[in-house]
Amino acid sequence: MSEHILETDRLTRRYGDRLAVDAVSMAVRPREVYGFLGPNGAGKTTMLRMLLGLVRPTSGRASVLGHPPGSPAALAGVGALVESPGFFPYLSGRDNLRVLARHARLDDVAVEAALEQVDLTDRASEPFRSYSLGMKQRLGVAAALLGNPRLLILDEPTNGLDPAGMADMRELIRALADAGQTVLLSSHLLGEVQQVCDRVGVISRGRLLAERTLAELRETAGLLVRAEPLSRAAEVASRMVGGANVARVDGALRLGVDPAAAPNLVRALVRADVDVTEVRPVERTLEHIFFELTTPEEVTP
Ligand SMILES: Nc1ncnc2c1ncn2[C@@H]1O[C@H](COP(=O)(O)OP(=O)(O)OP(=O)(O)O)[C@@H](O)[C@H]1O
Repeated sequence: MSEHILETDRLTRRYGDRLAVDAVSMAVRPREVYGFLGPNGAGKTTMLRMLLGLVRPTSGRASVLGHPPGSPAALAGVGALVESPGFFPYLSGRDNLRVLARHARLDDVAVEAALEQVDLTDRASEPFRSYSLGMKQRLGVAAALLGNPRLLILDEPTNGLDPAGMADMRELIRALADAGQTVLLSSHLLGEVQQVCDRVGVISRGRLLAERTLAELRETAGLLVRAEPLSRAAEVASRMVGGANVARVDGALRLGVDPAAAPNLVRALVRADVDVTEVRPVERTLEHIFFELTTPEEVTP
């Protein structure tokens, strides 16, 4: 078998006329955090559900830990948080995990280990209904971690969380990865996957448009320039980086260049008598990245 934890080959799921997942071939390597990045409806959940054996592919193949998705051998090594798990509101976090552990023939040691991993030990005896959304979500991750799975699959793990809850979840995922856990997650937030993932698969309308490393995604940053007069600034910038890389957005210029170009650009603008009031690196939006991926000939407008 290959060194991949998970592999798909032209995996496809059709619902009537709609291709929810369209011939996706991808692979997850051991110990990496791989993120499916795409807007709502892109096919991320369907993809994850196929990998768990919850949805049958229309065509194509997948292998999870070297086994068919959903097979006992595959499921034995996978922990997942794909739908919000049905925790009992009046039971404590610990007792909820104990119920799940009993079904999986695991002991209380596994429960305590999972609570510890998600940093809920201190609050584990409180009832589930008193938990914040972030704690509920962390308990969901603890449930997925029961039994020490080789692969963790998380569908939009930060969905619905406030910024602090999101930051906690990101930290948790990074900590798990640093401890050797392989993670496959989905998200519709570019900033989110940029902060936790080693590799990102960009998915849109069921198609995997690109796989990028974090470093490659970072290179898709650009520069925002506020200056007066803006039209002269645009002329100077166009001469330097090419007109196709210069766009006017909300009274500023957005340049599709490496932010390292900033000092040269500012010098040129000042020489041309332009007052520069702000220059900062900007992250391209998810929309920009999709635009570039779907129309590779064109440079950012
Ligand atoms: N059971 C189903 N029956 C019919 N269509 C479905 C079903 N499940 C998903 N779809 C369709 O497949 C497409 C992909 O949906 P999916 O839920 O996988 O996307 P997603 O990227 O996870 O989006 P979201 O973040 O909104 O969940 C959508 O157009 C959706 O309407």
